[in-house]
Amino acid sequence: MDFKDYIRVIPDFPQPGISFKDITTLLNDGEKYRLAIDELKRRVADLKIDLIAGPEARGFVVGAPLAYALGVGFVPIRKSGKLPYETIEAGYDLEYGKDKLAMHKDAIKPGQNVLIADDLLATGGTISTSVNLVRQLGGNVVGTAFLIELGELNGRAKLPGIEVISLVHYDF
Ligand SMILES: O=P(O)(O)OC[C@H]1O[C@H](OP(=O)(O)OP(=O)(O)O)[C@H](O)[C@@H]1O
Ligand SMILES: Nc1ncnc2[nH]cnc12
Repeated sequence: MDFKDYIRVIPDFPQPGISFKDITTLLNDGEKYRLAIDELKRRVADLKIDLIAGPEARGFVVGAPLAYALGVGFVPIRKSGKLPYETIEAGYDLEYGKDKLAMHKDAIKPGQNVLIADDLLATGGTISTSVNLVRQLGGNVVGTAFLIELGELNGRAKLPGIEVISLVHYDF
């Protein structure tokens, strides 16, 4: 089963030169969406996961069902200004733009093993910022999991010593 067949590629979105990988076509197919989450579940089976954290918004559609499938909790990593309780925050650069991510201060108990999940690894800005936030809260990052990895942008280089699991690879 090649999940690539269910991902739509849109050239020049959201700006010229970006080849956008659109997962809505995969999410739209209940069987394939489930197979993708099941495959990630199989690939993370050896990691001792207490919690999954996922960055807004597309990290939720991967991280939350994976957490449900594994029977562990889910922690939302949100864009600045969205979480109601006390937060820690960090800024980062994206393939197209800049943003700021936040987590609730009490979202993770020190020493908990956390898998960070997202739809896509591009420059690694989002995920390395997520790693930093989780670590600031005392979490132990046991790995990262993605549907898609854009190899040329080398996001892995921003995740030294961290396991990176991805289902589908594109050069860029
Ligand atoms: O590896 P990076 O260069 O950081 O890029 C990957 C991130 O970019 C996208 O999110 P985006 O910020 O566009 O937000 P969205 O999920 O709300 O669409 C994607 O869902 C990843 O989180
Ligand atoms: N090329 C891309 N396609 C989809 N989401 C992205 N997030 C960052 N780069 C992306």
